[in-house]
Amino acid sequence: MSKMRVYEYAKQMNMSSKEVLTILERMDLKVNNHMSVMDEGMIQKVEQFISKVKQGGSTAGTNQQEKPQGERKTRNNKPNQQHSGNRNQNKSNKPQAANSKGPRPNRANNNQNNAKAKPARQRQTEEKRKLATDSGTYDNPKGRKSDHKKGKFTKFKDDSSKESGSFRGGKGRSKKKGDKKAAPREKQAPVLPKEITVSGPLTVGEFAKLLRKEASEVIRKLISLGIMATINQEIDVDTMSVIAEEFGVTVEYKEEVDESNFEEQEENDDPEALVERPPVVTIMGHVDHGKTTLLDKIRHTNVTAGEAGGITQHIGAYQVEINNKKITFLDTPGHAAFTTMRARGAKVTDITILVVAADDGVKPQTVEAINHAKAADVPIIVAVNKMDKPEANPDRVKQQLTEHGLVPEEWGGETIFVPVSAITGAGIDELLEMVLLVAEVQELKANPDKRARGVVIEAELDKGRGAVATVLVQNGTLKVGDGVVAGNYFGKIRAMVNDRGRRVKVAPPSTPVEILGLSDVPGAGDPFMVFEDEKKGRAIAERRMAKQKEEERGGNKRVTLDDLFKQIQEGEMKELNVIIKADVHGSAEAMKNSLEKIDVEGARVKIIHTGVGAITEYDVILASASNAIIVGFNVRPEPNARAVADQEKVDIRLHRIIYKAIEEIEAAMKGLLDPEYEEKVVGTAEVRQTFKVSKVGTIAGCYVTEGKVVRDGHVRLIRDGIVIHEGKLDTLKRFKDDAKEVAQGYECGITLENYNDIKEGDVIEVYVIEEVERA
Ligand SMILES: Nc1nc2c(ncn2[C@@H]2O[C@H](COP(=O)(O)OP(=O)(O)OP(=O)(O)O)[C@@H](O)[C@H]2O)c(=O)[nH]1
Repeated sequence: MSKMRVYEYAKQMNMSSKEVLTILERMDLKVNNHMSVMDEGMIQKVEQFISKVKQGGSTAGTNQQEKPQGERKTRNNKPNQQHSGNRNQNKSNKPQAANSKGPRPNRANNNQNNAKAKPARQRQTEEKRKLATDSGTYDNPKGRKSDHKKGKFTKFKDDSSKESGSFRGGKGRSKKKGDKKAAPREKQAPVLPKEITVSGPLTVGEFAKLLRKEASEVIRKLISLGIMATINQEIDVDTMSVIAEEFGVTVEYKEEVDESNFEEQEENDDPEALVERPPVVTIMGHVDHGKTTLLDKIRHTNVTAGEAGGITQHIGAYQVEINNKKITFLDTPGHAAFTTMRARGAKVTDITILVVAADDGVKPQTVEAINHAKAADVPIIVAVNKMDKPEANPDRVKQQLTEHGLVPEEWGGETIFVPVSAITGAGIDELLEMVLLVAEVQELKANPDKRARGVVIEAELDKGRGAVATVLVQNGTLKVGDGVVAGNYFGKIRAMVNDRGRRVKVAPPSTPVEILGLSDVPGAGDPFMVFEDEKKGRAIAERRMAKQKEEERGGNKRVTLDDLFKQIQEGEMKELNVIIKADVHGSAEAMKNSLEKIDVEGARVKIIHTGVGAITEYDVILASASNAIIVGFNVRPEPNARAVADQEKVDIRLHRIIYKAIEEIEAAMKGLLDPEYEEKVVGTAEVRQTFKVSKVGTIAGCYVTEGKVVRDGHVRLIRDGIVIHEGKLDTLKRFKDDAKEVAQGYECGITLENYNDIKEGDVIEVYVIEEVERA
């Protein structure tokens, strides 16, 4: 035998080219592909290798990554093996043999050979149904209808009904008990499963066990296909399919549902399983307009019948009853809590009560609250409070709110206004009735007959009781003894306490309860979900923790101007949400009007909030919750806001000229943004004293509060959050000496270039311009 091409040799040996290539590679004989030439020496070596293998020796230490699939298919005459690449096809394009086997649930017939012809949605439904079938929640092959109580099509399966391992035996495993008795050794009386279900790579040993074959036999089969694997090496689903086929067994691939991001996975409840649930209400409004007083009044006058006067304790939320219907109130007034939760992805509130004091009218925080509720798409009921006061002027409130899009019904609008007094209690019953009315329209429903999921309202570490979390059950029923993942922690519920301080055993939908038993303190707004299988619950909690760390390290999914164009192009962005903060109302409006006019194909600007004054933490949280950017015009972020923006990765753009701001956003939307330079704030100093010196001008005696002040830096002079001057630093001195830089905690003297109007209490922000590296 002289030289030969790989494919010719393979043909001659009745092998696939891939197999030959694998062997060559294994022997360190480098060739490129099936067209490569093998010389005599190579052929000999391969020959020797094959004969050695045939004698039964396993070549240990081999690499598991071999996947000689294409050729194997031909060799096995099964062209329709489909695998992990496409689940839909995989499920439907089963080898004929599988379809002709014994009785199977309906779905097998439904799916057969027609996956491609079906619309995606129908396929998805079938997939879901199949998942449920496999996990035993939908185990009635004929009369599907009768099974709805169990949550037939739910993606989340009842954990108690199945194993938690990485692979499941599927139907094939149902015979396991009987098999055990017979203790089959394949050489004696092999009772093979007809079908096995896998959800990913398995070791040869595990796979052999599933097949009820000796590992050695599987290894031998692998070798005959050119795959050198030891018992502990993993083989992929493709390979398993081929090997199983050799034994006449079908491998079904079922993707294991990763429930570690359970809050994003929707549950589809059978409509018949849904029952009405109480609405969850948040109270928002301007400072001192009476939110807390109103919450307290509602709580004390509308406690559940028979429990009046009972111990009440603050757990972050409570329920009241009116007309035999319950309403759940979140007991943390203000939009900070509301939006913090939303920023974490939690949709908790069904209805917002906007409290406006009738004697004070609409104030900045009233407007903020409206925008927060609108951004979250939550209906607003206006409680015009303090009606007992002689100076109360509800019409003015209506007038003002109309300007913000909340038009009272009597004026032809859709917003319900209820005059109340949180002090006397007047109007509160009517307010609650209106809440019920709005709730009725919303048709709020949940399924109480399944494992619970919901949101953490607040949580803390209690010295005596450990981690204590108040949770709001949003769906299902939470029970004492349940295993729960809350945020990134797992725990078994030791006890539950309701808003009256009573111990309870169960908490149905919309109920707030305090739970004990978590391993650590989750965050407000974190999701929770019951996992019966403790091992699984712990694993999920760990995965979530790892994921969070990962995200903290580098992830930034928020919109930034820098990647805006990319997102628009990829179709991820249709609207750019913008929050505008400006020094005066006029410029905020001007900016708003101009930004809204930006017309770029495929995307538009949506202003979700405008305000006057420094950029606050609230603005940043709203931006974070609404995936918005903040544009500041002649204003600066408060120190807290800057920190939160860094943490939440919110893009803040600061400008002093309106058209520049507009240009920047327009450019970003068109993908033309090319900021080669970026300013970097290096420090801030507070002006403690000023000295006027003739010829020199005003010297500011400063204290460096953050970072450092550098001699060649640019500066912004900020008074009450508003930039009043921008320019360069002129001199920087420590005592009498010129200094290059002065660090945090030290005092220094500063003069600004061509600027003397410096006052005590001003803040000097120092920044440098740096070149930005673009990826
Ligand atoms: N006359 C009168 N006073 C009220 C009414 N509601 C609240 N107040 C008073 O208004 C003041 C502020 O009420 P709070 O309930 O603390 O207001 P808040 O909106 O919760 O305020 P913050 O928690 O600071 O945001 C208190 O002195 C209350 O007694 C009302 O209906 N009538």
